[in-house]
Amino acid sequence: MSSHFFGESGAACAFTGSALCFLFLFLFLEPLLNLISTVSGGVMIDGAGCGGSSLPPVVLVEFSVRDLLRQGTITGVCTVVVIVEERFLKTGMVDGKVDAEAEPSHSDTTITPVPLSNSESHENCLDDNCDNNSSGSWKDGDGDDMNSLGSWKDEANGWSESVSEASTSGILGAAPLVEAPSHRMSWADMAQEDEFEEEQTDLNKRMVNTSALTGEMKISRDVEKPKLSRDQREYIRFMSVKRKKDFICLERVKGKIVNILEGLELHSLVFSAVEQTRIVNYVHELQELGSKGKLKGDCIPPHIDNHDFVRPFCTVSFVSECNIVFGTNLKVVRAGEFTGSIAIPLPVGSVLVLNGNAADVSKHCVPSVTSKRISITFRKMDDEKRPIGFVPEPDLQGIEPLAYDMDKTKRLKSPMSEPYGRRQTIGRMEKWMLEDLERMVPNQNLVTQLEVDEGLQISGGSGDG
Ligand SMILES: O=C(O)CCC(=O)C(=O)O
Ligand SMILES: [Fe+2]
Repeated sequence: MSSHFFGESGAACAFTGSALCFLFLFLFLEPLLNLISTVSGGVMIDGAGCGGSSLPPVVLVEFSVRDLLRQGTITGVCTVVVIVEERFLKTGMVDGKVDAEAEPSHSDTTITPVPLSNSESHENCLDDNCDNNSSGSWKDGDGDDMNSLGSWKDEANGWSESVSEASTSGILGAAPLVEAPSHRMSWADMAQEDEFEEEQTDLNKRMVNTSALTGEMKISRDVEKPKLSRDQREYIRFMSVKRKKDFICLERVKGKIVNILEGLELHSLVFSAVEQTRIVNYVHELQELGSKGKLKGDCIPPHIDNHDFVRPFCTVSFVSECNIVFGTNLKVVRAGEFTGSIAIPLPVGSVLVLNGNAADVSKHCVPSVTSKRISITFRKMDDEKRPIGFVPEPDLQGIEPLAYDMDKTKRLKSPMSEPYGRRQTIGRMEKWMLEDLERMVPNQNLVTQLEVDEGLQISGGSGDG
């Protein structure tokens, strides 16, 4: 059985392995940010999806989600708030239990090509071997193969009614130059605070150790490390995200050779370990709350996401790495086993953006996984498809993309070598940040951080794309 949660504003999540699913709204893509509105989410459990059969939806949980994430073009700056409506929890309708206590695998974030069981597989699939599709069958493939996940219309009951507000998050819009004391902290913010505190604790420990060894009070140079503001740390995070946008897998679609992965983006290192832990723990908390039954999710069957949701949408991965398989003609080999044209590993903490052909021409699926995995898919519902009477969440109005400009920040890769020339070309926010960073962060650190961003494309096994 696989599970899918999806919501009015297009948050859906699928838990594979043995886990519960639920949904969030993802607010991260610039084109989406202006469109973001309230999320009412639903949990749908599908019965036998992994066998490739139909997906009878059952709404188990109704919840509202605010800004789960907001990122420029995915920055690692995110805000997560999930509100699960109490009445559902109380009635035990949240039905997600991890019954196999599989240890999460330790994922390796290295991207490597993954062999497909029935076809030659490489991350960028360029030859005709990829063309296992007869002639444009993506629209008329067998019905089972065309499961469309995330359709609110499939829901057994409406779930657009508002829910009580359990939590709100700070709108991160353009990050403020000065942190307002009243700023409400998001999960991501807190996570970053945690990380920073951990860092500080480590530094202090180091200092104490030194003292113990030498027997003298000695102030380590480390502890003089200046404190970066949240904005600065977020900016560094943004710059550290690896992005791969050049996936290629050619298939013949309606007689034409088409790159079915056009529009696909994989953003890795988006979520820090602390953020992942927080989100995953929260999932587990919800599971506990609703652990009345068993929910074994182990795969996502082949589908194209419903067009009631605008493109792009994205899915984030937690706990363990797995492959997502793309192809216009995905085959169900047996329950939970699918084959297609290309398998792309999804590192933990990564965000996969589906757009263009990758979202609309190619199907995708996640074959059964052996380790517990949690994925959360964020979708924004087309305004015109909203249920009548839908009231957008006020908190989600007026959200702005981050001020960071990827094109411009790329120029920051070696800020120490040409700081001033480069600075003139960057935006106001980046400029002050860079100035501060240059002043505060040891050169080595900054260069190291920024150089991470230089390889914007994740290695596909044969080098950076
Ligand atoms: O689990 C994933 O990464 C993909 C999920 C998915 O395709 C969906 O929710 O529509
Ligand atoms: Fe999907």
